[in-house]
Amino acid sequence: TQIPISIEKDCSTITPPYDSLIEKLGRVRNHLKRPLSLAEKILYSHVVDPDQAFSSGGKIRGESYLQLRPERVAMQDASAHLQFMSAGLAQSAVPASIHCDHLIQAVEGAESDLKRSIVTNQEVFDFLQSAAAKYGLEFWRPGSGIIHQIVLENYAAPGMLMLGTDSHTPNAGGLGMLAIGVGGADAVDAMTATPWELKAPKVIGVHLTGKMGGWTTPKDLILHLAGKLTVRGGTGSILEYFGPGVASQSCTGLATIANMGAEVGATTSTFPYSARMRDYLIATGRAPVAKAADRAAAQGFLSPDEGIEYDQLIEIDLSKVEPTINGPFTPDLSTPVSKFGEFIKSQGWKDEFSAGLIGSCTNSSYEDMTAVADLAKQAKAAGLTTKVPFLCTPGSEQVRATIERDNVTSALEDVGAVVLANACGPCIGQWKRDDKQGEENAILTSFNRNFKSRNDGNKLTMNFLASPTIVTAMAFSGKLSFNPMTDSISLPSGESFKFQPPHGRDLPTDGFTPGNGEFYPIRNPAPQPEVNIVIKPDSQRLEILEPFGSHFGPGSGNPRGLELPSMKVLLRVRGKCTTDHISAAGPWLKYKGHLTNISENLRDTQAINDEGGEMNVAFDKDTNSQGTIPEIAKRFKARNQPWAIIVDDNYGEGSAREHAALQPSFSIVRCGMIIARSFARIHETNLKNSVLRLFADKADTPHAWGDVETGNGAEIKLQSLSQRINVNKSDGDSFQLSI
Ligand SMILES: O=C(O)C[C@@H]([C@@H](O)C(=O)O)[N+](=O)[O-]
Ligand code: SF4
Repeated sequence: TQIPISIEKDCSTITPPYDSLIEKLGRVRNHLKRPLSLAEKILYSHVVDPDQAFSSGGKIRGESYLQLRPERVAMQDASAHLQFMSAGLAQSAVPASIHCDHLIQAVEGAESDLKRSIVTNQEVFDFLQSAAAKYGLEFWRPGSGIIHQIVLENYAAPGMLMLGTDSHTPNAGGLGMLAIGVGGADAVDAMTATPWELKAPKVIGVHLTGKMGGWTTPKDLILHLAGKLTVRGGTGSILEYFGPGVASQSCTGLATIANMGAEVGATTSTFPYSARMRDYLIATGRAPVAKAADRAAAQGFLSPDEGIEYDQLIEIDLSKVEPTINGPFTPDLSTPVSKFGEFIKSQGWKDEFSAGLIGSCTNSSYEDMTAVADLAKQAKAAGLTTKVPFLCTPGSEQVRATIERDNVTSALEDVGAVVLANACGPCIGQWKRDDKQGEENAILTSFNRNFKSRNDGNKLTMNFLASPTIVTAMAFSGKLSFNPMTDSISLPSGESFKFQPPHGRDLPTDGFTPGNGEFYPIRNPAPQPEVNIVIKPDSQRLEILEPFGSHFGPGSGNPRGLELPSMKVLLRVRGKCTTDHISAAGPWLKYKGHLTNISENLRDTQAINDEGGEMNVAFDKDTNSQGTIPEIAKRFKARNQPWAIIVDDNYGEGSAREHAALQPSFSIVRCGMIIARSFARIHETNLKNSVLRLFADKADTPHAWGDVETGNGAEIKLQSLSQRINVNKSDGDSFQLSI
């Protein structure tokens, strides 16, 4: 039954408590007598005790640790439930939702893919559904959509602070809020009303002027910004966009920009409340939230103060931003489309690509799909179909049903598109792709991440990130050098065809429709303690988390807890080491709820040993042998030998996947150490929650890399946690690292 979604939603649990937030902000201002950015207003008004937090005044940003009360939590698949269960509480302290979106494998199309994936993951989905019922959480079934599209459509609200167990939680920033990605343990802080600790982020101001024109989309803005800031440029900061260029952007366009703030390491991204946000709230059945936000905005709560001092200011004239393509293998290698052909040629790569994919949480909105359909209709009228496989993923059932009703889906299928289930799918390696395995090839996607092997398990597949409209236009040419803004495609008739710039609609003329009722959420308004959460004792998919052994405290043989054992360096990792390098997703994701089994994916780790440059190789000096990293780690564990690894900058870049942090703890004995030049924020927090981690400060960095043999087998003796690390080189020399 097609019911216009404009029927009002129950907004009681999704309207932020603006009055109390504004009152708290007043108390903050009593201490911080200076203009506040929007991000600071939202964050600081969610501090547990502003008087305690800000009475000492000071800089706050980049220095103070804030104790916060997030209003809501969203969880994807099995990511925080196992920890929440061990908290032993009857229900979550804040409204929370569970989303089944990462385990639906793309094979041939939505219907059969969904049916098959429900069967293969039934045990996990049943577990999640029972956990939702028991603890009173909202449950979004497989096929209902990608967590971040659903959060934007149903839960996000201007001025809210929420957590999500996924690195792209910041997508909800498109509605002028702070949505922060965390691991499961941090989400459980919010669900157990434990103050959630965050180091007060710095605030990077991004001043948008001018207007986007032609082929340029919000995706191009963030691809361009990623090229400027690099994958580390936003670490420890919030990106706060402001200026005349914001108002003209649609809400889902702003969400795309906020989404990929994760790719520059930003804690999150946000925008001042705008008329387009209000329109989106009303179109998605949340007029009461819009009304309340209007009132809060009138009190200055949803925009920055005048005279703000940002920690860094970036000026972007939107009229000068070109359509951009980023990749391969890193989301910050940015090339304007107009120069992409040259770039491909300069690398000696073939001027072709093997698939075009539209979707992921970054670009799967109604607006994205209608803009893509506009190009499809142009091409169809010229008798063209796509030259390469063209896979399209709607972000939610609401998007799917609305684009189907509005003949967008048929326009895509008319030119050869395969519409996939409303889920993450190929973005996270849930893509059964038999052709091209082992072959060097390129794909073009509208996704946000392009780490090696991520989409199809093939290390030789180069994923280039672009806007959905650039991906679509190029899919009709099949060439990487094709520039739809200048080039034509020759037709069989001998004529040539040139695309006109695409136009999409962010809000459907006839309103959104919620689609198939079987994908509506199970609300679970109250916990049902009698519900039994089933985890079979011999389950291969789910495993209760047990506490790790520790080298500290009672029973550890180290009562004072200060002395640390000497450790052996397992390896020194060379260069980029993302969460995908550490804990591969794809086929391994099905073991997300089972730490023992998922830890086997260390077999596939892509970490490069800096001595010798080989992938997944570690050395055991005691037996003068080498093996894979997990093999040697297990051998150290069997010998009761604590180990350390030495890694580079931005260690743990990418996802909130906390098994990437749990797994090393799982294969270490008593304690382990990761010495990094720097960590990605979420991963650092996940490590803190599971394994000891220290890192050398920049001054010592040269000692830890390059001129000192700190890799395989070096002996590390910690004087104590507060002093310096003494590293004995295998040639007898030693040096120290400060902590
Ligand atoms: O792998 C996971 O569990 C979550 C991860 C995933 O959504 C991803 O995009 O890599 N993420 O980004 O946090
Ligand atoms: S980035 Fe991909 S895998 Fe991660 S939440 Fe978004 S769609 Fe899912």
